[in-house]
Amino acid sequence: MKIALIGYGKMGRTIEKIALSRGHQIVAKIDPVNGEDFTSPSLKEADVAIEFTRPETAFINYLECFRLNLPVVSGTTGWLERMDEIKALCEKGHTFFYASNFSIGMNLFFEINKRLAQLMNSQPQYEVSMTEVHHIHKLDAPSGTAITLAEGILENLSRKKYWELDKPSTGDVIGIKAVREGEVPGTHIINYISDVDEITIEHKVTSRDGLAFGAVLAAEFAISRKGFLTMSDMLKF
Ligand SMILES: NC(=O)c1ccc[n+]([C@@H]2O[C@H](COP(=O)([O-])OP(=O)(O)OC[C@H]3O[C@@H](n4cnc5c(N)ncnc54)[C@H](O)[C@@H]3O)[C@@H](O)[C@H]2O)c1
Ligand SMILES: O=C(O)C1=N[C@H](C(=O)O)CCC1
Repeated sequence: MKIALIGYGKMGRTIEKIALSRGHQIVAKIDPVNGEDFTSPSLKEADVAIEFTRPETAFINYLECFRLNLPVVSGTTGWLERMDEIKALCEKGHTFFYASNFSIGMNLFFEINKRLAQLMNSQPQYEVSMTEVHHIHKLDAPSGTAITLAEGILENLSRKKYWELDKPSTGDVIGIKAVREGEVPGTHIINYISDVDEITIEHKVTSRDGLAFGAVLAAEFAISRKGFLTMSDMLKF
């Protein structure tokens, strides 16, 4: 598979390493820091684009890839208010694979989170809250993953209706605390607290290799498919 990397930062570089180890080729590295942009002729060779950039540039990058008829795999967070426009373009024949978190472990954790929320419907004595911890360079808060986790709770725990950033959990609100410290690659903690005990589930990224591996698998999956794709389509759980 010939891959165009859109964004050659922490994730782009890790994806390059994993893709090469799986026998793929990197034919373009589109990043202002790398001096290569969408006019690059090498983009014509690509089978797929993998996009990890910044919230404010992601949507424009997707349109550039679609203009070149490239399927896109993206994990960029913080732009999701435009997701309906992307889904509409997918209905017209484009391919877009999105995940707020490409780690296989986190996608297992998404399922555990939903099941735990379901069980808590009959246990009103527990209050739920979430904490996410990331490196100090992260531009968006809460993380895309924390939003997916909160949505998983809201869909399954009837007493909760909204999430709010940096507010305590109370009534129908799930409070999400976003912590930025050091070079933490990504930790998500969900707490259910009663007067007598506490249940905590936690997922901690210890290497970006896991995130990059999921993105490369997604590209392998996407090149032979059309439309809007997610990790649930690929992992089938
Ligand atoms: N879904 C996931 O599994 C997952 C995992 C890690 C990071 N992320 C998200 O991916 C994004 C990137 O993360 P990162 O850690 O690689 O960030 P990073 O800051 O290390 O890299 C981003 C790169 O994008 C480049 N860039 C900026 N504008 C650009 C443009 N217009 N075109 C092309 N490149 C451009 C920057 O120069 C930089 O090299 C963030 O939104 C982050 O939240 C998602
Ligand atoms: O490092 C980041 O930035 C990450 N972003 C994603 C998010 O916002 O959930 C995934 C984890 C790492």
